[in-house]
Amino acid sequence: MDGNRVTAGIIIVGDEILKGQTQDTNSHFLCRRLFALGVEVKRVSVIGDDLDDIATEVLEFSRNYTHVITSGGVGPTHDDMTFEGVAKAFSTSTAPHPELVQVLKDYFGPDNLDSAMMKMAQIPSTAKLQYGVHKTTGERTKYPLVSVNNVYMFPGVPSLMERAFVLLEDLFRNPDVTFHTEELYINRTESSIAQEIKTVADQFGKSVVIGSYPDLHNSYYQVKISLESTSQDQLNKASVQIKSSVPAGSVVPFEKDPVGTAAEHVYDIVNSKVDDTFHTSVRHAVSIIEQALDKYTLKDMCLGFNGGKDCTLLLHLFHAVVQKKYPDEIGKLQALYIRSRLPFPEVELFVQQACKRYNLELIRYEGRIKENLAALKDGHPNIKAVLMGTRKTDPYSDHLDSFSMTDADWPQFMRVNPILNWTYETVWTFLRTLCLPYCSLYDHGYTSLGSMNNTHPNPSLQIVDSNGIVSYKPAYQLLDNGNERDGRNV
Ligand SMILES: Cc1cc2nc3c(=O)[nH]c(=O)nc-3n(C[C@H](O)[C@H](O)[C@H](O)COP(=O)(O)O)c2cc1C
Ligand SMILES: Nc1ncnc2c1ncn2[C@@H]1O[C@H](COP(=O)(O)OP(=O)(O)OP(=O)(O)O)[C@@H](O)[C@H]1O
Ligand SMILES: [Co+2]
Ligand SMILES: [K+]
Ligand SMILES: [Mg+2]
Repeated sequence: MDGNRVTAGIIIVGDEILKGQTQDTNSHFLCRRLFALGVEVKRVSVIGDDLDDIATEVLEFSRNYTHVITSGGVGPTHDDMTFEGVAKAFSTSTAPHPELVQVLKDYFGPDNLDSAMMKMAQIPSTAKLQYGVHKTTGERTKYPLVSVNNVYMFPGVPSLMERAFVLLEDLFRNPDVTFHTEELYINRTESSIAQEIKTVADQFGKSVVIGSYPDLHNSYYQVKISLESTSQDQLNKASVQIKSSVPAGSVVPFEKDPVGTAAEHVYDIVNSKVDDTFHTSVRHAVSIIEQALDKYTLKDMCLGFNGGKDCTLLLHLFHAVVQKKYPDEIGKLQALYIRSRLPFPEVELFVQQACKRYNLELIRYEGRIKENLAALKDGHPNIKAVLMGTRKTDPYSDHLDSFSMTDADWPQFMRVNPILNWTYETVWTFLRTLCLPYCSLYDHGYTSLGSMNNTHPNPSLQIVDSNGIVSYKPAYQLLDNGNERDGRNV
């Protein structure tokens, strides 16, 4: 087993990283790729642009690991000294490499080649040039990577480093090893399952590496347990062992990428043969969104999005339908957020995160809804229809249809209401079975969100413990559909 091990050490070179001016993302990229290649990364080191530091670190890494990957310090300026540092590590010097000089001439044009650029051809005398091969065309790359012994010197600019690495990754691949992984999600505290996990980890020793990662902000689980092994069989055994030793029901299903898999999961529901309230509600909502997309282009439409649960689920459905029917236009969904004067910070944060997650184009206003809809007409004359998460149980909404113009005394927009007939329970079934992220206030007893000055946790979710300490159950545990807005003053 040990004979098949391939290890790597990564050295990130750059003063700008140590000073906090640039955040290193290269080590994360390299660790991820190397892991997938069956290579164990044993150490990552970040050092400054200093000749002796580079030489010392490279020498030590070179002795200890199968491969050493450096990133940074291979450019044309005075502070780029990785080549010199590596030369020093191996007690040699740098000299212009004729082949590399030619490459630079071909690459940049002979007239553009100044003395600073020539420095990029000054490499350790024992260096090799490694050319990558394009996987699809089989063509050799124009610009080679420089290596000395087991040290490979990559550029620091992430896009260049990543491109070069992908083309050369066969240099590092360990053909004998594949790391198999599994993640288990557990809705108990880390301390309450620590003993059980330790027992399994001890039993499997080094054959299955087990990690435990608490997540304090997840609505679905409290601890992620990661399992990793070179043997699928051992991995499966450890997984079964963990599942049977933690309390029954504590391992929960979790979807890591609900946005990426949105269309697939939503249309599974749409196309299934089941006819219960949940499936019928989803089917109906999807058909209304599809109709809206027949009538309006994406530019004509926006989603009314204030971070509430109803528009959160609608955002997901909207995204799923566009992902399925208009895959080329994904990333162009427009959302309208009219922020109240006293928004909850949790709502603000959630809106921001949702924008990133779904790649929304957010149109933002602040203040009264009616006035801002007039501003929307002026500022975005293209928008004709607004998708809304309104349900019939909302105030003044029982007369609405799936397509209803705004009232006569309001700025005129088509209101598209795909979830008008959804029940409170169906809303939560949807959000929770698809593992969608939702505003954290809902986990603390809020069942409908307005502004800070008029919204409280729902009294029916209150729990008072024996010391008189008050807390609230999550919104999805509200049983009576009638009192969803009991935490609202308006
Ligand atoms: C795009 C849009 C159009 C609206 N059109 C109307 C309308 O025509 N008539 C009306 O009384 N309220 C209208 N409203 C206000 C809503 O009915 C509701 O009062 C508002 O969304 C606040 O909901 P909440 O009290 O449940 O948080 C509209 C709101 C939005 C975002
Ligand atoms: N300030 C706003 N900006 C944009 N759209 C809004 C705003 N207020 C309401 N809407 C639209 O009206 C719908 C109904 O509002 P409502 O507050 O009932 O639902 P929600 O906020 O999604 O969820 P919750 O009922 O839990 O607060 C929202 O889903 C959204 O589409
Ligand atoms: Co609502
Ligand atoms: K840990
Ligand atoms: Mg609301």
